[in-house]
Amino acid sequence: MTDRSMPFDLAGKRIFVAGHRGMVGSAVVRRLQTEDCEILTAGREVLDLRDQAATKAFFDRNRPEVVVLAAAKVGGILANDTYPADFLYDNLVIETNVIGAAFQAGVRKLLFLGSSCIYPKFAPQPIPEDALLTGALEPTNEWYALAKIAGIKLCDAYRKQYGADFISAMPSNLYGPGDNFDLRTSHVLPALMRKAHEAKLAGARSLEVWGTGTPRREFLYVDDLADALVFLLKHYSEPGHINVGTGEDVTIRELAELICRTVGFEGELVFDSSKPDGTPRKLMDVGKLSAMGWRARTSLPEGVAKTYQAFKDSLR
Ligand SMILES: NC(=O)C1=CN([C@@H]2O[C@H](COP(=O)(O)OP(=O)(O)OC[C@H]3O[C@@H](n4cnc5c(N)ncnc54)[C@H](OP(=O)(O)O)[C@@H]3O)[C@@H](O)[C@H]2O)C=CC1
Ligand SMILES: C[C@H]1O[C@H](OP(=O)(O)OP(=O)(O)OC[C@H]2O[C@@H](n3cnc4c(=O)[nH]c(N)nc43)[C@H](O)[C@@H]2O)[C@@H](O)[C@@H](O)C1=O
Repeated sequence: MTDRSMPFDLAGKRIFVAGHRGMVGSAVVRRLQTEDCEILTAGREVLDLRDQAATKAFFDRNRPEVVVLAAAKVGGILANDTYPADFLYDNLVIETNVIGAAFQAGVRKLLFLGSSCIYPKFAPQPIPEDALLTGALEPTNEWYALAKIAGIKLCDAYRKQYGADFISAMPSNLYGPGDNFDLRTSHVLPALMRKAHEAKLAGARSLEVWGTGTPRREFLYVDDLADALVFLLKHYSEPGHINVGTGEDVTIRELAELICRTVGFEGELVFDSSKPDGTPRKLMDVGKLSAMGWRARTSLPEGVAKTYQAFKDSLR
């Protein structure tokens, strides 16, 4: 029987990082490589996590002791709005398959990743954890948000019914090396970085920014997230999710200006208000995590500079 008042010891544990080639999963693998543990991975070509029987067989065969669930159908505002069925179905199925198989295989600790979009569109700011399910969701991503809420509740249900040590972390908007730079499916930060880079190379005079530029977003550098997730694996063992962010946000216009300065693009910003703004603001209250002793270390300018370097390296 695990004593939950003591930190959970990762030493010697076999840890399955689901989604290890994604932006978050690869950062978690980098961070876990500094711990004395065994990392287990399986690419989608060998294990499609939407396949329940294959997922169960993988757990039975490999017997991980810890799971970080960083596999999901992920995308920016337009992708979420365009493919609602995929975002709802894939995420529900991946979560139920992985969390259910982990329980059946006796996994000792599982960390599920949600997102700040689980909160109501007009939640109080900064958003405390208990704002969940207190109001209507943002329509552009309600499908993905509903799946993420189901994942949190499934972890809580296994804890309540069976005492499983399954926890959930809610990150703010993330960015960093390994991000998706496809303009149709990406989030705002990599999209604007790529647009600014290409506009600079082309000598363009302007750069298109979707929406009005007034929405506010909180951006967390992915290696800081990975550090927080390892901290939570060791120290968090409670029902209910926990917010992970920086506690600071910027407008999309401010983000675009920062990216243009970093890239060296000096043209003007043109706002396309036919594109959706989405949630007006989603700054999370990170008081619970701060009180436990964790905080983000990478400032937004520093993280954007590192991400731009990684983006340029990926083009070589
Ligand atoms: N990016 C962000 O801003 C935020 C992300 N999050 C959460 O963090 C987690 C990771 O996101 P992120 O790293 O950005 O996303 P990515 O798209 O970069 O990575 C997702 C990973 O999941 C894998 N995957 C997806 N579907 C399947 C499947 N059916 N079977 C097996 N593997 C699959 C992908 O594999 P493949 O490479 O083969 O496609 C990929 O490795 C998600 O839970 C997301 O909701 C939360 C808040 C913000
Ligand atoms: C992480 C989070 O990510 C998503 O929510 P989002 O924060 O609204 O997503 P986003 O990063 O795509 O946009 C943020 C803001 O930026 C504006 N914007 C400007 N110009 C571009 C642009 O070129 N591309 C994009 N994608 N957005 C742009 C855009 O119009 C919006 O106002 C959800 O999928 C949700 O499910 C989720 O979890």
